[in-house]
Amino acid sequence: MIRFEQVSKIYTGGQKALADVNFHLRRGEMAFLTGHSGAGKSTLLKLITVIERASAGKVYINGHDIANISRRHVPYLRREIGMIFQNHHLLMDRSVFDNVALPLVIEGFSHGEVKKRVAAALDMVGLYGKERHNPIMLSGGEQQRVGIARAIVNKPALLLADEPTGNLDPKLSMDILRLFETFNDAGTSVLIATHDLGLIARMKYRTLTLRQGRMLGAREIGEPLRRGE
Ligand SMILES: Nc1ncnc2c1ncn2[C@@H]1O[C@H](COP(=O)(O)OP(=O)(O)OP(=O)(O)O)[C@@H](O)[C@H]1O
Repeated sequence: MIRFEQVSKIYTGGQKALADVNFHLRRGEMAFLTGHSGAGKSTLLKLITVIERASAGKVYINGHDIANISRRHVPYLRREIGMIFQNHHLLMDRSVFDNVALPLVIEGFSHGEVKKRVAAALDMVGLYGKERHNPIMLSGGEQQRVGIARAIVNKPALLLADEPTGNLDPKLSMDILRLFETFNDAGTSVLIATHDLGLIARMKYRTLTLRQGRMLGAREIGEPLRRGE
């Protein structure tokens, strides 16, 4: 699903963020990405979503080399990827419905289809019946779940999360992780960047560790893969 081959990233200005990174997230796999502050986690996610481009090396998503993907094709790639942020980037002056519907509206789905899919997504994250609320009226955990519903509403093949539990207590963090497991069980590949070593220890998934821009030997824990490459 994601393959990095000898990937380096040097920002304009000379800041080295990633150096010779190699890793492979298989289709249907769920894994954690961890490392100290400034290790390069967000940069790695930004290369996958083409918010940033690699300075060297190859990044493959779904078998496609995206290093040289044209600007015109970036939206097609992003449709395959659901992105979840720590501060969830919700539109606070719009309803929960409007927030979750956004990716579908951009893709031009009919109103009926949007309604159906938003209802299904909200149901999955346990927020059915809150469509008309504004996110400001919801708790931090509920807001995070709105962000997750928005990320999965167009059924992406890959879910990326950047510190998705950063502001949540341990119980809510675990609930969010269980939600990711549900999507993973349905076949979605999931990569979760987090500092939360306690959370990682409680879950039996592979952990990819960055240190100063370098990927340490990937550690395989627990379950075998359920799907092929
Ligand atoms: N836009 C940018 N321009 C220049 N340097 C950057 C930029 N973004 C990140 N960096 C630098 O790249 C390195 C990696 O940053 P990155 O945000 O990827 O780390 P991180 O592991 O996600 O950190 P954190 O856990 O604190 O979010 C850091 O040294 C950072 O200062």
